[in-house]
Amino acid sequence: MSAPIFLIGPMASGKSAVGALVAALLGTELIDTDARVVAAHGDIPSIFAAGGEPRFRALEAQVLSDAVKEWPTSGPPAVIATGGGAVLAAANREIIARGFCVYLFTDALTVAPRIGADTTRPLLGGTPLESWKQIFATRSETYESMATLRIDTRAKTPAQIAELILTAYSDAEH
Ligand SMILES: Nc1ncnc2c1ncn2[C@@H]1O[C@H](COP(=O)(O)OP(=O)(O)O)[C@@H](O)[C@H]1O
Ligand SMILES: O=C(O)C1=C[C@@H](OP(=O)(O)O)[C@@H](O)[C@H](O)C1
Ligand SMILES: [Mg+2]
Repeated sequence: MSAPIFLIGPMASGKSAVGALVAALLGTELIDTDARVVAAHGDIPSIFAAGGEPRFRALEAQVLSDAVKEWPTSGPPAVIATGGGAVLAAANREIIARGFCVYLFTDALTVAPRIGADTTRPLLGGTPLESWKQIFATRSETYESMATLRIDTRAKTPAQIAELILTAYSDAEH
């Protein structure tokens, strides 16, 4: 079985957008853990409002462990875009460590225009950029330590990033 490709990194670094391109280039469907949580349980702000972050983390972990069961035994590898906080749980980190883990590095300046008016990410609250910086500071080391491949995504298009991932992945497989 080809190793699954996991995308990790902070909010708005491009995990979902790049993951969709990588999956399309491989001829498979992206598994986006947030999208799966939303499809089954409703939008993320409502989940946080009803059950807080712990409820969201439990659903996220469940989706990730369910995704493992779908990994194909032949054909293209699974491509999984995680949410930025999926790396917080040891059980999730263990799953991700079994695959090819791509860290999409970015910075506050780059994500600022993407999160300015964000209402979909409850952890960003009323001061998105300040919250983003604080959260990133607490997780940066974890992202770095988990990466099989680290890509500085600043000044790169999603298409360029997807190509870099596929090149590195195929080099690693052979
Ligand atoms: N490298 C990039 N260059 C320009 N825009 C990007 C890039 N990566 C992502 N985006 C855009 O930024 C927004 C957030 O990306 P998204 O994939 O949702 O991030 P994540 O899943 O990491 O939170 C989307 O509108 C996406 O199209
Ligand atoms: O970093 C986080 O804790 C979160 C990131 C979000 O996903 P993206 O990283 O795709 O925005 C989503 O899972 C939720 O709002 C929490
Ligand atoms: Mg996403």
